[in-house]
Amino acid sequence: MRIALIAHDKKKPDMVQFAIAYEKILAKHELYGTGTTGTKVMEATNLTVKRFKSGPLGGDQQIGALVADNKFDLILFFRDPLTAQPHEPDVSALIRLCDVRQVPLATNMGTAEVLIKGLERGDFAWREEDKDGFE
Ligand SMILES: O=C(CO)COP(=O)(O)O
Repeated sequence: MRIALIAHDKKKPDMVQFAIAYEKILAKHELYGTGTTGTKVMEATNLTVKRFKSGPLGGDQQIGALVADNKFDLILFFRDPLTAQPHEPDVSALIRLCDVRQVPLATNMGTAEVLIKGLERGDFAWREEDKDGFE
């Protein structure tokens, strides 16, 4: 499955902890991320994360464009609800596109834990039939 990892600055420690805790599961999948989040996850684990631009520089939009083409199976986006983001429109657009394409999306660690356990259990098998490949 193709998974995107994204975290706002104050949630990056949560994302790193999550990646460490679920490294064995995540390692079985194709990982992508926004620039800084992807770098921090790679520094803390043995995972390989293909990185897009940093969120404020367009990374959310790059991932959103691929969601629009139904290329992602799961988006783990640890948002900071208490800090204004200069690129808030990009954040909202990405979340909206997940809803347009019915792509599973976690915006906090609690939901991410449920989804990653479901992923491991095989609950995402329907995505294999539904998604489109990267060209
Ligand atoms: O800003 C972000 C998501 O909106 C995350 O971007 P970085 O991972 O580059 O910090």
